[in-house]
Amino acid sequence: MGSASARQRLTASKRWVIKIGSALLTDNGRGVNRAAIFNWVAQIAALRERGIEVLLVSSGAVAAGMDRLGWRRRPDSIHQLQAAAAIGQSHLVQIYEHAFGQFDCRTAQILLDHDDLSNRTRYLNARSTLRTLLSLGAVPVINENDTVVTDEIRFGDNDTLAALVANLVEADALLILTDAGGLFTQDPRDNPAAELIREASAADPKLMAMAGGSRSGLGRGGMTTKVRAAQLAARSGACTVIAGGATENIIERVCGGEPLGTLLLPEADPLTARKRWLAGQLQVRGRLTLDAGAETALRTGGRSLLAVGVTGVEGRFRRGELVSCCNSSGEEIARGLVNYDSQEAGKILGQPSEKFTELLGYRDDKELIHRDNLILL
Ligand SMILES: Nc1ncnc2c1ncn2[C@@H]1O[C@H](COP(=O)(O)OP(=O)(O)O)[C@@H](O)[C@H]1O
Ligand SMILES: N[C@@H](CCC(=O)OP(=O)(O)O)C(=O)O
Repeated sequence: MGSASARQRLTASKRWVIKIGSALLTDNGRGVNRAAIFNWVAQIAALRERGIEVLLVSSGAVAAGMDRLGWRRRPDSIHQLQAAAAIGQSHLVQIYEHAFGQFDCRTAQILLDHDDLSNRTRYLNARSTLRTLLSLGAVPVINENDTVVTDEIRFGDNDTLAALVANLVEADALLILTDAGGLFTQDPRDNPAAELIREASAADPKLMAMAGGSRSGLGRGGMTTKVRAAQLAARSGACTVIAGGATENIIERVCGGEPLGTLLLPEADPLTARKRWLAGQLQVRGRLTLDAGAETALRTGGRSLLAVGVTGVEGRFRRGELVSCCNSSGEEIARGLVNYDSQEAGKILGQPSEKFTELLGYRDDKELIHRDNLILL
């Protein structure tokens, strides 16, 4: 894909994950940069006005906490780091809440840990909550749940977290804002003559050789984790742009297709990548047989799968697991993440959702598989 058309693809992106790094947020440790935050928020609010959905992954809890506590050096003790994160996170969220409030835009704090994204049920819940927030017009402000995570379950850096969020919500694009103008052939702090990479395939092995670590003492991963994040985001078909967060109007300009920063592209087209990703990362745990009406609703109507159109349930699966959907001739037509476990599905099959409470004692979702969680084959 040529550069102009690749940048064009960004202008068509309807769902963005935007990540802001610690060094940038705190002006390299000089305290939380409220003016800069206000500026990014203004741009994000303008995107929302145009119907573009944004999820913000904001680092800076530890750095903001250190600032509030008057600590000059990042502590080594995990408890001190967690205490700093707790103090800093509420400070940060209050700043975001206030800034978004100026634009009548709702925000929501989401703190995630590894289990939220690796445990199937929690994965589905996180996905549903984020999608619901987006449909309510809110901008989720996401960070790692630093105060409770232990080393074994850390994402460690928010570049990785942002990429996993992009996978989770199937974002079209990921924008990583940092204190460098993009990925250079070498760390520009070491070599001022290093050149900006304008566009590459995220999978290009040469990129990792160019990427170095962080030098700010505040940021965690440097460019290494950003390139890795682009590779993760590409699994579900998202493009990644790494760009300088201090550049004027950077968010609106990148989203508008201006050739700023480094664009890292997925190899497959987004739809193929998404299908492959969903199909590849999860095992199929069961099988639902659909009647003709449900088959048409899925194939041509882009609808959710309702229990009323299901005639058979096979296998043992839990809520959130992947099941295959077959027509009456046994041909697989779709796969999706199911909202009820196999026992429950057996009880509600063929029934309208109004009867779920009577049959199960409760009703969770009215769809057996929501259309957002269905992939047609
Ligand atoms: N090839 C490279 N191109 C640009 N920056 C690089 C490169 N290699 C390493 N870096 C460093 O990565 C830093 C950004 O990463 P990091 O400090 O983790 O920031 P953040 O807090 O935004 O995640 C830059 O300031 C730069 O020193
Ligand atoms: N969760 C941590 C994020 C640390 C981190 O990844 O920072 P960065 O490399 O600047 O994105 C915090 O809020 O301090």
